Amino acid sequence: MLEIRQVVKTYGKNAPAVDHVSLSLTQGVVGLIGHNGAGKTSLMQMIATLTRPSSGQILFQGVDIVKNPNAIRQRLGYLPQDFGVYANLSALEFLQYFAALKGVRNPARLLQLLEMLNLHEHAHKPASTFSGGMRRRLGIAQALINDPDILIVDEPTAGLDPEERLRFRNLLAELGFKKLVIMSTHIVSDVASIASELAIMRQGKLIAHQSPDVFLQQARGQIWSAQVAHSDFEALSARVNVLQAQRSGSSVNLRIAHPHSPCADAALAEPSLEEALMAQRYASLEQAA
Ligand SMILES: Nc1ncnc2c1ncn2[C@@H]1O[C@H](COP(=O)(O)OP(=O)(O)OP(=O)(O)O)[C@@H](O)[C@H]1O
Repeated sequence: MLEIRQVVKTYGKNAPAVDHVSLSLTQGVVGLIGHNGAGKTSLMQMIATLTRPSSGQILFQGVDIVKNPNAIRQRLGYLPQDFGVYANLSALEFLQYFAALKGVRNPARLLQLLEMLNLHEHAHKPASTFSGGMRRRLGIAQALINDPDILIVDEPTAGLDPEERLRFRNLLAELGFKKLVIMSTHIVSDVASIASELAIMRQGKLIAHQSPDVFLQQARGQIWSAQVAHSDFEALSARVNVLQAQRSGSSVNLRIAHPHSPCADAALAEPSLEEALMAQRYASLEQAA
């Protein structure tokens, strides 16, 4: 469905924000993971035709969208990172406004979307009274008005409480059954359970693109749990890759990435996706939610 070929984006004389990225995507939820500044937003904005690549090609169903942006615009829904609602408009008025902009004349569709996003009871309330999660859901409703084939959502869970986060995750998972959903995040656990593929970006480069299962498979046999005396912790952590350390009385419970047993009494552990990425140095501890 979407073919990204050797795409580069440079701003001024800076190092490329996106550096020769190639990706081929079809259906499902794709988690675009990377630190702040890794180039996720720049890549998404190029797919959304909001900015043009400095070089390279992006094809949607075989059509070059740099030369022919309308080929994707009609089939795309986009929820930007800093999406704001118009506080004076009600949820329904807000959708009516976007429907008019997008040329969608189907009032039933708007009601259906409000229902789908569990906002129907708030249809006539001003968006100024909405929680962060409700605003984000209204943002998704806006992105879905034209029933797009591709939905791009940039850091959609930032600032949401755990319940809203879960609800949002489920919604994206459901959409991923029928569409290509590209979701950027620096929080691995937000996409771990729903992504069919993970694309990892670092300093503009795509450094890995695989299914979560493959990442997990690669990490198996390298993740260890161990309990060490507090006095031994420093020496051990200088020697091995400690993923997590939790103090418990006079000892420390550790999760460690190491190719073989890192210390006495270490036991092999089943990696979480986050640990699998950390073990490969695709992600870092700070990325934990
Ligand atoms: N319009 C712009 N002009 C100049 N530099 C930019 C512009 N947009 C992004 N950059 C730079 O490009 C790099 C990649 O930024 P980008 O926003 O694409 O990354 P990101 O992974 O989405 O990060 P974040 O999660 O913080 O949004 C950064 O160094 C950023 O400062």
